[in-house]
This record gives sequence, structure tokens and C-alpha cells, in this order.
Amino acid sequence: MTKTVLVMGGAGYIGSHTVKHLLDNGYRVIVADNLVYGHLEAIDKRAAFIHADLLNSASLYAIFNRHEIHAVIHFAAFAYVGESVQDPQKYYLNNVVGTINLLNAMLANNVKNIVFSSTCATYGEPNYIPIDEKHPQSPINPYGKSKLMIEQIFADYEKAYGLNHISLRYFNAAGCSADGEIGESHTPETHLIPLVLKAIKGERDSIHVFGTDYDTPDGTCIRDYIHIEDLAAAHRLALEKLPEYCGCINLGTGTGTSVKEIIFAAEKVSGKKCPTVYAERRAGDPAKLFADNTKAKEILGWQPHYASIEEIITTAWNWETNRKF
Ligand SMILES: NC(=O)c1ccc[n+]([C@@H]2O[C@H](COP(=O)([O-])OP(=O)(O)OC[C@H]3O[C@@H](n4cnc5c(N)ncnc54)[C@H](O)[C@@H]3O)[C@@H](O)[C@H]2O)c1
Ligand SMILES: O=c1ccn([C@@H]2O[C@H](COP(=O)(O)OP(=O)(O)O[C@H]3O[C@H](CO)[C@H](O)[C@H](O)[C@H]3O)[C@@H](O)[C@H]2O)c(=O)[nH]1
Repeated sequence: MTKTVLVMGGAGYIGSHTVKHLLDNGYRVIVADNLVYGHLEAIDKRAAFIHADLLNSASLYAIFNRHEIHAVIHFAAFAYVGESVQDPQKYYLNNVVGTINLLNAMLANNVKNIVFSSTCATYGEPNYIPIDEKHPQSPINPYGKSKLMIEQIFADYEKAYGLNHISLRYFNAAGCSADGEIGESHTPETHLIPLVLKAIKGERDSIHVFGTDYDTPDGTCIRDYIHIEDLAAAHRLALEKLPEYCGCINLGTGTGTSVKEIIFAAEKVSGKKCPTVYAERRAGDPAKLFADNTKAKEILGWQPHYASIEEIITTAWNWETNRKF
């Protein structure tokens, strides 16, 4: 029987790519989103769309009352680290209270399967790298704390109510759909790769490299950039692993790339120079973050297909030069 998956936040960047992947793999999909950041154009035409808000419980109950939902994939959240420090209330309300509302509506309708967008930001400043799931979690900003709180709520709900949950701790989501139909479109945009490409296109004056004196080979920060389609596939695999496995899984390639290496790769892909300004460090940036992805491989049978940063940036460049929204 075809299973129906509710994708909360499915009009956003990672959600919309996962919706497409689920539909391509035989799932029926309902997208729920309040469109504060998402785009209607990003939602695959094969999916149903419901305008709903995590903070409006009635809108959530209505979905579960009217539809037979097998599982929820929950992307809906605010995700600007700096803003979370300035206005933590906004983050705890939307991300934590909103998720509790979603869980209430699910459990009231006997829906017990959830896959959740967590983040490497729950680890905070790393004690060692690559980071595995046993690494202590000590987030350094309200955004990361809000995601850790949800992971902890899941563990309690599993014991008390039989919730089946997998929290996927993403490293840096990057790139766009290979067919160029959907891509990354955040407003404001804060992520490195789209900003570098916008500087190359002349849509911004330059890219500011935040810090050149880190303890890394070229002095700039190292991150683990994972292609959005590899991320999308992992969500389907996680869904298929419930209820056999519950817990947390890192999603990264296991390879670190520095800010300078991103800029060089983007220049190579586009064939153009990136106007670059070397600037001060950004507060709260660890020098190096990359994943130990052994657990994703072992438990989900997952394998990233995009092997190089050039391949990832090529998909992002195709999108930036032919954006649909
Ligand atoms: N982009 C990354 O690199 C990254 C890394 C780690 C974790 N994450 C997490 O992954 C998830 C998706 O990230 P993204 O980059 O696709 O973000 P996004 O902003 O593009 O997508 C989030 C979607 O959720 C919706 N939304 C927000 N609050 C809502 C509410 N109260 N009710 C209904 N819908 C609501 C937005 O309209 C948007 O469509 C987030 O939870 C984020 O914290 C992202
Ligand atoms: O204009 C910029 C933007 C970023 N960077 C650098 O590029 C790297 C990547 O920065 P991003 O902002 O693209 O990504 P982050 O690693 O800060 O953020 C990731 O981790 C966060 C938690 O730490 C959130 O989960 C977020 O959604 C996710 O993309 C960092 O070293 C950052 O200092 C620059 O040098 N210049």
C-alpha cells in the first residue's frame, strides 16, 4: 500500500528536495508549511499542500484528522544562529513549543513515526573530530539548544508514549537538485556557498571570509558540505528504518573543506573570479567540523553519491544562474 508522509516545512530548502525524492520513490506526500520562509514554487506538483503553522494546534490536528498519515518528516524551524542569540524566545517558541504541538497532534491520532532535522550545532565546540554521535552535546547558541531539547523530548516520548523517532544531525547542507528545478533560496541568505556564487555573479560586492587565523592548513574554517540529494535520500532511508531503530544519526560526507577551498572550487566551476575580502572571525564558529558518518552507513545503509565539492558546487551554480524562485 502507498504510504502517506507528512512533510512539515516541505516548502523550504531541504524539505522541498526531500519531497521530490519521496515522490520519486513511490510515497504519497502532504506538505504542510506556513510559508514564512518557504516557497510555494518549491513544492513538487505531485504533492498536496496544506497551509499550516506549528503554533496553530488546530491546523495540525485538522491534518491528522483528515488524512491517514504513516509518518512525519519534520523540517519546520527557524535556523538563523545569530538571530537565535538576539531573540531566543522566537526560537524556543517556534522550534520547541511548535514541535511539542506537532507531537501532541500526532499522538492524539496514533501517528508514532517521526524523522527530525537536527544539527551538528547540538555538539557545540568539538572536543575531537571527526564528530561521532557519542560526542558530548553542548550547544553554544539557542538554535542548537532548541534542537537538542527536541532530541531529549523524543527520548522521553519514546519511553512514555511509544514514539518512534530518528533525529538526523546534518552538517552543512549544500547544492541543488540535479535537474535544476529547485534549489536553495533563503532570504536572508547566510550560507557560504550561495553567497560565494552571488559574489561571482556580481549580485553582491564580495564574499567576506570570516577569519584567516584558525588552526587549519590555510587558516580558514573547515566544514562538511553534504549534497542536498544525498541528504534527501537519507530521510527516506530513516523513514524505512522506523520503528526498528530509534535515535540520532549524523549526516555528513566525512570530508572537511575550508572556506578558501570553497571559493577556489566555485571559481573553477564558474570560470570566474570571486571578489574576496579577508575579514574578522564570526563569533561562535568552531575551526573544524566534520562528521564521522559510520552510523549512517551501518544503520541506514546510506552512502553519499556526490563525491567532490566541485560536483556539489556545479549543481548550486546551475541553480544560481537559472533560478526559478
Ligand atoms: N540548511 C542547513 O545547512 C541545515 C543544517 C542543519 C540543520 N538544518 C535544519 O534543517 C531544517 C530545514 O532547513 P532549511 O535550510 O531547509 O530551512 P528553510 O527555512 O528553507 O525551511 C524551513 C521551512 O519551515 C517552514 N516553517 C518555519 N516555521 C514554521 C512554522 N511555525 N509552521 C510551519 N512551517 C514553518 C518555513 O516556511 C520553511 O519552508 C531546519 O529545521 C534546520 O534547522 C539545516
Ligand atoms: O559570508 C560568509 C558566510 C560563511 N562563512 C564561513 O563559511 C563557513 C560555513 O558557514 P555557513 O554559515 O554556511 O554554515 P555554518 O557552518 O555556520 O552553519 C551550519 O551549521 C549551523 C549550526 O552551527 C546551522 O545548522 C546552519 O543551518 C548550517 O548551515 C563558516 O566557517 C563561516 O564562518 C564565511 O566565511 N563568510
